[in-house]
Amino acid sequence: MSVQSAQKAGPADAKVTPMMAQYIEIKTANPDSLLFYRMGDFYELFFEDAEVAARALGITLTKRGKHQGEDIPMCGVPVHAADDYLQKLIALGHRVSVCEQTEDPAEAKKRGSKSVVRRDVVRLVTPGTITEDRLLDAGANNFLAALTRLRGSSLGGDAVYGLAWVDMSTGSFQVCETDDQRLASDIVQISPRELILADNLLQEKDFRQTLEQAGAALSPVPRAYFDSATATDKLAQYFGVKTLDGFGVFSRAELSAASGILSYIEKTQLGERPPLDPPARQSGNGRMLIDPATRSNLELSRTLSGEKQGSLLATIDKTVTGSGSRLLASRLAAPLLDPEAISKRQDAVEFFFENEIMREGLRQTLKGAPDMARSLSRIALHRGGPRDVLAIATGLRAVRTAFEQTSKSAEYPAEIAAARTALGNAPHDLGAELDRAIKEDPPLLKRDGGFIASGYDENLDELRALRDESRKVIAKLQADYGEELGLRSLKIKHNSVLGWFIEAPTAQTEKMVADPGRFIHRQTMAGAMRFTTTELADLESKIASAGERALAIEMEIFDRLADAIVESGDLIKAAAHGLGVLDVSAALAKLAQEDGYVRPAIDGSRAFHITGGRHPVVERALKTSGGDAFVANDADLGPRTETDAGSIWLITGPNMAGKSTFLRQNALIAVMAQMGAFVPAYSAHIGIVDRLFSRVGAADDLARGRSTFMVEMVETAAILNQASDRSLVILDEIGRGTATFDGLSIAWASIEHLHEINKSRALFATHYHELTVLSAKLDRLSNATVSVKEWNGDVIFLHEIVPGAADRSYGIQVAKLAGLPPSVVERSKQVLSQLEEQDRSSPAENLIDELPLFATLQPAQPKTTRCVIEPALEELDRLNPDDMTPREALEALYMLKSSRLKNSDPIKN
Ligand SMILES: Nc1ncnc2c1ncn2[C@@H]1O[C@H](COP(=O)(O)OP(=O)(O)OP(=O)(O)O)[C@@H](O)[C@H]1O
Repeated sequence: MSVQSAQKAGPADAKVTPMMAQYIEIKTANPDSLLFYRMGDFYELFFEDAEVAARALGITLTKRGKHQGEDIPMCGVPVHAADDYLQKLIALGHRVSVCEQTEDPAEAKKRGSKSVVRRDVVRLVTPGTITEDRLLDAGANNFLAALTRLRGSSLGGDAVYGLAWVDMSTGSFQVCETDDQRLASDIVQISPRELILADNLLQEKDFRQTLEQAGAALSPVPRAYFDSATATDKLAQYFGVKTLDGFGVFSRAELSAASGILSYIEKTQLGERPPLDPPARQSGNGRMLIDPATRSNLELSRTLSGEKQGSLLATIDKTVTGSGSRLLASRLAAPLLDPEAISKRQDAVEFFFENEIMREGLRQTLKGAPDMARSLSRIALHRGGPRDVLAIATGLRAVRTAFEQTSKSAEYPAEIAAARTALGNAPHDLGAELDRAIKEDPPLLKRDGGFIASGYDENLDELRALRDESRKVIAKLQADYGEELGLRSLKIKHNSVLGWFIEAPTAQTEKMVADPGRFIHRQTMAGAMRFTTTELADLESKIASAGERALAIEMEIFDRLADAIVESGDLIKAAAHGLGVLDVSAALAKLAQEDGYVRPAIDGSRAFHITGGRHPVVERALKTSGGDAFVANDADLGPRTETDAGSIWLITGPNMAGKSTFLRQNALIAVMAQMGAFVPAYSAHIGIVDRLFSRVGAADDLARGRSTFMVEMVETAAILNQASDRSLVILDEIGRGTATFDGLSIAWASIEHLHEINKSRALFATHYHELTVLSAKLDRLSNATVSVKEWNGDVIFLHEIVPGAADRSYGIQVAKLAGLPPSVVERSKQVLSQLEEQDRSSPAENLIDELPLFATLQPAQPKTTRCVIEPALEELDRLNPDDMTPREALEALYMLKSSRLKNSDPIKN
């Protein structure tokens, strides 16, 4: 049965039970999410929700009662394990409304035996708004992003986009304005878990596809969320300020996106306000542009198969805190373009590179520092528990220690100095108070009590003493009863149903049964009987009331401490960020020291001069597996004269020699350098790279109807259309996905375009040896090859990049190494020698002399032959509107449209 039919029945339906009526009412108000409906110790789901959740969670689908003559499907999850189930549902992109009982069942009963306990949705859990530790990845941000589109742009172009993104678990809040060209790259750089946008935008198919590529859960919301006219007021109100001037200047698109995100947070958090930082404007122009294909091809934060392990991020991440790890990931995702800003980060790394003892001491402290930002956010949202308070206490202790540990040097680089200031300004008095207040191993939930340390509150201590005293009296009572009745096996026990009771084996309860005035029978078990006495009942109520009063005091203290923490929230957040900065700088310094990395020189030139460069991931893998050492290689793509553009290296060489590795390592070195890290090289001088492009081994994108070759060409087109003289381009085996001559021609023309038009610094690896002749005509193109040795007919890879061109690919030798049957290897050799014989007279040899250079070419004007629109026009001519009914006119229009679509464009040749 569908929930819609249940909704249609409505609460007024006579056959609907009062509880079902309540359920339907709440479900109708929350149609876009699975409703977790609290019933005792379970969250129950009904109707379609139950079917969806049972399938997703692999739990049993049962039924409960009937609705309009049909069974109501139901499934449930126990409250204590709800987080695990939530995690699964959220990971699958579902949203969940959590509906709680908002009154005691006893209260409901007072209104009549049939009245239903009041319930209300207290929270909407969505992928982008979770704050629970168990649902979050410690080392990764959990971004909720909002996207808005405005027509007419300050950047030029047709439309302008506003992006806002928030990590509710840490409070970070950023906005930027972007355009059609950058949009996909910007979203992938943010890598949001959930992306909200106006529902009308999501209906545009192409747009939707672009967004789906980014891998975020898409949540459509009403357009009104993004109203830019009221956005300023909305933001000002959220942050309790009169004007936003103090936060900076924002564009209309940015304000609209920021307002959308706040509306969504208010809706999902039902009025609770997470402590967000004021929005910080991220300038798209300040970050290296890495398009989505390049980002995934270079395996920056995930490998092509989606794993973290084996990515650049996993290889270079030596941070020891969650906030450090998140900061490192965000720096890697957005390398900078300003040499000065990069240099500041490098200074901090260099400081810890040189001060090893301080660094290691600090790292030891940081290891014990909990994730204060996330605990703070939970506390502010009233979702925090005693362990979050302990996390703040322990965190502030770490802040104090870190501050003292870094006080041994007189001069600090700016980044470390700023971090130290934040550590120094942390609310240390509050820290000391929390230290005194909270126990070392508190329970998860505050309602369990027992988390306030003894000695902190006199009243609490007294009540606890009373409770403990009573417990001692119970122990004495047990001994007395035992002695009196001669029963050593008599025990006084407690459970939640009976409270305290006396238990003895049935066979020995004769005396108690005989004195029912004193020993009141409560329960008969298999082999045992349970009793109580007035004495015991009195004691029990004393214990209970002391316990209850103690718990009430603990709750009060908790609320007071929580308020104090939230009040100092900004200082705590700043200190947590300070720890993160120290962690990242220390971690990158440690990495540099252990793996022999160097500080690159970065400036505004077009240099790209690397000596002894290595691939950080391959080098680490070789080291770990105990294989051969990685062979370091140089690259120099800088201009030959100061005014010149950068150079292109055309790399030919055998299969398996290390061409792809060399290409990628140089791209990775550029990324690492501009994120402010040291790089795997003996020395590096890099002129800022504005955009990084790569075309390396693509896979089919069948979901979007693109073959391997099509993907390759789409990526190549993007590069040739967008790369500038400040970009770095790496192209690996362009054209290999089609027939040899087509591929060779495309590769040939692409190199010429890169050299003459884009003027980018570029590395181009190819098996088309014919291309090496281009160096004679293109003055900034040099040939390089990877050296190998031949020994007894086999090939030995030296992995050394040297000037010059390869004469052959040694493909057959590599195939032999791969275990191709000997007969196939032999036959291949015969075929090869035949082909080589014919190739000597190949026309490709002479191409260089016969073809004019690219720049001198005018693009051929497409000639239009008979336009296929013509039949449609003829058809149109035959129609006489005056003779047609409106219906016939509409049909004719459909017919014309379909013939237009079938032959969509004029044929060009
Ligand atoms: N500089 C190096 N030092 C040590 N080993 C290397 C080096 N470069 C590459 N290798 C090893 O050689 C293997 C092959 O390298 P790579 O894939 O870069 O070759 P390729 O020339 O691009 O091959 P193909 O043309 O077949 O695609 C790598 O997996 C790596 O283990």
